[in-house]
Amino acid sequence: MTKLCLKNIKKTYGKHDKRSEFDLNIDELKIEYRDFFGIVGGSGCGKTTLLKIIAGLTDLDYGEICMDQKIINQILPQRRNIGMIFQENLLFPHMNVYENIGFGLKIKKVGKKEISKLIDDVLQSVGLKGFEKRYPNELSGGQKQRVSLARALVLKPELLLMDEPFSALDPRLREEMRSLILKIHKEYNMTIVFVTHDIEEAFNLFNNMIIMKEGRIVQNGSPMQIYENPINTYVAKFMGINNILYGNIINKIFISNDLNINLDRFTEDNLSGNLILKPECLKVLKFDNCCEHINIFEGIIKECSFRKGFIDFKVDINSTEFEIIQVYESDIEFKVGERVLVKYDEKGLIFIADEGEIQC
Ligand SMILES: Nc1ncnc2c1ncn2[C@@H]1O[C@H](COP(=O)(O)OP(=O)(O)OP(=O)(O)O)[C@@H](O)[C@H]1O
Repeated sequence: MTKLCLKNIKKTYGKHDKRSEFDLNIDELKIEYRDFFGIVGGSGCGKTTLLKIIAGLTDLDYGEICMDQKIINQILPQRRNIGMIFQENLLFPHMNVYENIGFGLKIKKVGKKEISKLIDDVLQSVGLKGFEKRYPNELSGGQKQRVSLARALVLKPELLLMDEPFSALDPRLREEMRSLILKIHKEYNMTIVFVTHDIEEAFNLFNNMIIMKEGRIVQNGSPMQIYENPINTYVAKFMGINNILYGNIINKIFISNDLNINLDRFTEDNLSGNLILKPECLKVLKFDNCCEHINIFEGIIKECSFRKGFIDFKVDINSTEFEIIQVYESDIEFKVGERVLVKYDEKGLIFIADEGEIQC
């Protein structure tokens, strides 16, 4: 069931100043009930503007926003029952944790007893029991974001919007907060729309997401679907795939600089475009350890680092640097500067012909 639907959305900033003009244009965006939905894209592509439009904090030039099949354009932000959490915590500095969380309930004239019960429950959910009397300046960055989360959750919003809420936290705390928000998503059965430019966060959290560029949606799908089939090189790079070669396919061989890559499986021929090689579809082998010389290059290891059971390589092949990820094997040791073979799996190659490249 669709929770939120945006149709023909248009918003322009700086109409009278061509130098700073920005257009947000979205034909259609559907977010399903209980989705953990991501809005992903580079700086200035319109992620926050889109969130503010959903929340009613920014006026639209044109378009329709529907929540539960009802048009909500004319409904005031405070009546939309949407919670919002920003990068900065925006807590009231003169109120303690209990007062900060209870503020919205007090405005809604909820009784004292009920407030106390609701705050008790939400403090339990966000892991802040015992912190009721602390003031924001007595809390760590992660704890402040937990209070922000509690303050939004206590009002039982139908939709929770989060704008890069963990980007100011250090990596360990960020990981902790990601686990917490996944737990909350399940516990509260809610729809969450979350903005980030961190692709690790996207893989960790989202069921579905959009990738935006210059005010447009470039691709829509689950993180896995988008990683497997990036629509263009912008999306591929955003998904962390940096092995991209430009060249021509002639007689089922892709030729780029001095590299020839077999594309036997491909139906395309006599075309120019970009070949995307996913890092896990390349494998580094010992130079003397390969009998089958099919789909193989020679290269030199420039970097290799161990990461939780995997090795990340950077290998120079004919002056082009390739990123390779492979499972760590304890009986094989690789060194920087070592001459190696790199075997590619044709299944992991994606060719995007020039005319197929969707420019945006
Ligand atoms: N109130 C405003 N008036 C004029 N221009 C604005 C306004 N708010 C945002 N912009 C411009 O609109 C564009 C999109 O801004 P937005 O904040 O939505 O991007 P973003 O993707 O969230 O960026 P970031 O990741 O850096 O936060 C930017 O070029 C920004 O300068």
